[in-house]
Amino acid sequence: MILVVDVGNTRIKGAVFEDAILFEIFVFSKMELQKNIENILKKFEKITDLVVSSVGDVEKQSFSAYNKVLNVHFLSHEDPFPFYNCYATPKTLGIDRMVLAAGATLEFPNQNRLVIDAGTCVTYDFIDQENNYLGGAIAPGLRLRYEALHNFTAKLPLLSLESPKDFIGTSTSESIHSGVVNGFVYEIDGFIDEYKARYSNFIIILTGGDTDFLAKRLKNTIFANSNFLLESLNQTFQYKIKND
Ligand SMILES: Nc1ncnc2c1ncn2[C@@H]1O[C@H](COP(=O)(O)OP(=O)(O)OP(=O)(O)O)[C@@H](O)[C@H]1O
Ligand SMILES: CC(C)(CO)[C@@H](O)C(=O)NCCC(=O)O
Ligand SMILES: [K+]
Repeated sequence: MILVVDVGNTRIKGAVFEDAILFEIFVFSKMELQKNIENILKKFEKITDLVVSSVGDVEKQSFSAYNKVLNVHFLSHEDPFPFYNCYATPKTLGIDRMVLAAGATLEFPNQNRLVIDAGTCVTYDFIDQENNYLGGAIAPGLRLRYEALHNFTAKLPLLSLESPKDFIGTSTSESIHSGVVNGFVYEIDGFIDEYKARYSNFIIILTGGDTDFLAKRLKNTIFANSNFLLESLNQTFQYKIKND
């Protein structure tokens, strides 16, 4: 049994797996990291391995205490991945993007794949059918857009995510919701259309904290799976065991 931990920029997610079976998911803040891991280990005594991917400011040392009781795997660029990394700066590629690309490669063999992770940032990652990781894009996520409008202006309130009534916003709130939500949806559909113009066939995986909100608003057909990063962590680990 393994515990995978995804340290994002906003929150931390953990999941317990035995082979391909997901037992439970945990979501917590950086402050509660220690306490949560201890509780999970108590609840699932069969856990032997801890697999971590961190793009947040939680470093490898934060997990070294568990070395005594578990095998700790803090994933990095040095680990084996099932694709050829064609990124011009492979060492600066986010480990979360690498794990997503690994999951897409292993779960959807022999096809072009586009992974869209709508989290703190929205990232696009494209892996072609020959398993070349080509790159993609990084843009502000939904919540970040609301926050940026508020933080960098004098007059705009901080709103929480809401569906715009129409693309023509008839008040300050409606204008912000239209700009943020419609803008985000147009942008994602626009990116997908660009990929379609270059590649006739590919599958699209949508994941991240805004998956459910976005899935029903996109015009393109996608696999929506908010747990894709956690599942990909499990797959990346299985691949590492076989290929290290
Ligand atoms: N409870 C929540 N806390 C924070 N964000 C949430 C929550 N529920 C949904 N969201 C949405 O999820 C997005 C953040 O995504 P997510 O939680 O995947 O980020 P993260 O954990 O920081 O991961 P990453 O850094 O990998 O993107 C925000 O844009 C927000 O709208
Ligand atoms: C883009 C984020 C913040 C998304 O979580 C992360 O993947 C990251 O810090 N990436 C480093 C830059 C890059 O991927 O090229
Ligand atoms: K993300």
